[in-house]
Amino acid sequence: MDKVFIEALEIETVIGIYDWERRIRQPLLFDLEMGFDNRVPAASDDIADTLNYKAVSKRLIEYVSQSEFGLVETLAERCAQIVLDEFGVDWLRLKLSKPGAVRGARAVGVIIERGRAD
Ligand SMILES: Nc1nc2c(c(=O)[nH]1)N=C([C@H](O)[C@@H](O)CO)CN2
Repeated sequence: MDKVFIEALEIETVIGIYDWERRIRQPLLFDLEMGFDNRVPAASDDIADTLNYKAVSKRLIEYVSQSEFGLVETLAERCAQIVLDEFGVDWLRLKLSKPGAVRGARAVGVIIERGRAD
């Protein structure tokens, strides 16, 4: 399966379950792998035939920066649904990292895989 990917997209938002976390914005990192048949845009050389990673990134920045969820699980699920519903993607893998949330760990977070049928 071909894929289009976005690596380490950094977005600041309100995220976390503790009182102090509700008062600040924290950086999150998004890694996405999205299933897509890249033979079509490869044949046409037309951006309109692609899964446009810039458009996906802009949409996630818009959504995540305005969100205020407690759990990274909730935010990851909503982002996955946006990409599946709005960009004609049939399958994706999304890693959401919260850097510095746990002392001693570079990052913590979740990895989810979703398809249209899920
Ligand atoms: N599985 C999860 N565990 C934890 C989360 C979370 O969103 N999912 N969140 C926190 C706190 O907000 C933490 O990030 C603050 O350091 C703890 N565990």
